[in-house]
Amino acid sequence: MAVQTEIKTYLNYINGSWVSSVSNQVEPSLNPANRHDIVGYVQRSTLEDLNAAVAAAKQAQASWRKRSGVERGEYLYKAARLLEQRLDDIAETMTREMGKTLAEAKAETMRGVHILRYYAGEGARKVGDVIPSSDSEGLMFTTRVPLGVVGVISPWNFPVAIPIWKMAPALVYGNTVVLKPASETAVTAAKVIECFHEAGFPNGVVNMVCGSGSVIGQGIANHPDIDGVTFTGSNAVGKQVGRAAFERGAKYQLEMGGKNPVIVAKDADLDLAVEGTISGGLRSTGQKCTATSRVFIEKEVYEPFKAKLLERVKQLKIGNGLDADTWMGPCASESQLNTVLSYIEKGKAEGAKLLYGGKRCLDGELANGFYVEPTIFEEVDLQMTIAREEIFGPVLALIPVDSIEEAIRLANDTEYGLSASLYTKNIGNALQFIQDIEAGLIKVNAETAGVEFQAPFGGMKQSSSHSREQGQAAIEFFTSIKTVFVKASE
Ligand SMILES: NC(=O)C1=CN([C@@H]2O[C@H](COP(=O)(O)OP(=O)(O)OC[C@H]3O[C@@H](n4cnc5c(N)ncnc54)[C@H](O)[C@@H]3O)[C@@H](O)[C@H]2O)C=CC1
Ligand SMILES: O=C(O)CCC(=O)C(=O)O
Repeated sequence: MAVQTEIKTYLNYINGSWVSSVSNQVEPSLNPANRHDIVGYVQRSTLEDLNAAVAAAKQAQASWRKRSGVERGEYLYKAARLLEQRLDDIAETMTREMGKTLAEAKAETMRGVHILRYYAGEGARKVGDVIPSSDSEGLMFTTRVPLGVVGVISPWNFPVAIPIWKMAPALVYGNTVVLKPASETAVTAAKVIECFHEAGFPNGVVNMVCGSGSVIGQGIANHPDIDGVTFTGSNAVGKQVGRAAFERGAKYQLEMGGKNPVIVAKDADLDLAVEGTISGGLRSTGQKCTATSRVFIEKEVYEPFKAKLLERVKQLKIGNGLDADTWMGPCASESQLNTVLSYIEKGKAEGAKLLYGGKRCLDGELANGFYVEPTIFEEVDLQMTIAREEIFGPVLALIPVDSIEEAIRLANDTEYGLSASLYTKNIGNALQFIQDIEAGLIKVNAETAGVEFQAPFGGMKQSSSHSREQGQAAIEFFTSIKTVFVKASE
């Protein structure tokens, strides 16, 4: 075990200053590749800290909203430049803190840079429409105003991209922000907020308070001075957040789980389908809300698809995400590892056939981390737990089907509706899939995971609050429309 000489403590960011929690308590953020490696200490905050952040955000809002969108955008451009300059350090921190490979962490950090630049540009774009009034002497138009103070509750699986895709539009449209990042990745979040600090945002416009979900997260949902809450995470918590916000009349936006299907048609390019299934299902150790979980394969190609998939999965190198040859890192935390292992046990107990993997990895150095083998089941009944609940781990269920119609019907037999893919060369299959699949993100001949910042993202059914994030869609959540009618007086 390496001896750590200096472990930094990361502070909350309130009203333009880095401050300790009034609790004087911190908690360690651990490296999931090696539980003995503490990435940093983060604040275990109280409601008093949250109140201070919300008060600062509320005060700052009055002047922030009065600035032009172009001016607000300039701050985002500065934050983007700083994030890009620090990309290597922030990506390495993300890998150490959350486990995804360094290549994925770098790509995600760069995605954060692009999101900041995209929303910086939004500051100069139109916010309303002129609508013909029935009164020929009247001028009728829409304009938009910010919500006020926005609370951002973010998860650990995209520690840079998700906070940024929520904060950047919030800020450019004139809101001020209080971020509560997941404790598991709060060091990475602090480094992102350092970029906002150095970009010179006025005091109180951006704030970060670290702490437990039940205190700070729930505190954001309940806070009377927080006008909008945007959340990504589990369904159970999301619904709790939504209920609390609804009760007090605040606006809320929830992005939650998925049980995302891939359908492989008998005419599919099987190599492409295998690559897409592996990448969509197992990259980031399956810890994406868009990850592939169920694979429906037309019977004619079931065996060749399965053989190719197994051959390819055997080649995947599991290890520390900082090692250049690692393809799949650990689960992000011990509790996530235990959740994944318990789903695998349920799968076996309920009668699914384990084709590959299924165990915790305990060889050599891996024993110090939270590693699990990529896992493939077949003979999966759609009523089994592993076919119904979000696992958030590298676990795939293979299900043979007689036709594309049957595949779509079974794929839709879930409470979720986030993303879905079809592999086919037949345009008729593709059109039917686009028409009938119940998902907010639909791909043909591409994997279920991976969203683009300039396009709307969100789910149907229980996967979201039916709102959309990112792209131009973000303006719908982060602003309110005012319809204005003006007429000259005699
Ligand atoms: N949709 C997605 O992208 C994500 C889905 N998940 C799902 O959630 C499962 C559990 O992961 P967790 O980290 O426990 O997710 P979670 O839903 O508990 O955490 C997400 C965020 O909510 C906060 N939070 C927790 N309890 C809260 C509460 N009572 N009120 C307000 N905020 C609260 C957390 O601190 C974190 O910042 C995963 O296995 C996965 O299925 C987790 C992370 C991301
Ligand atoms: O697939 C992606 O790029 C984003 C997934 C996502 O938003 C999530 O897992 O929370």
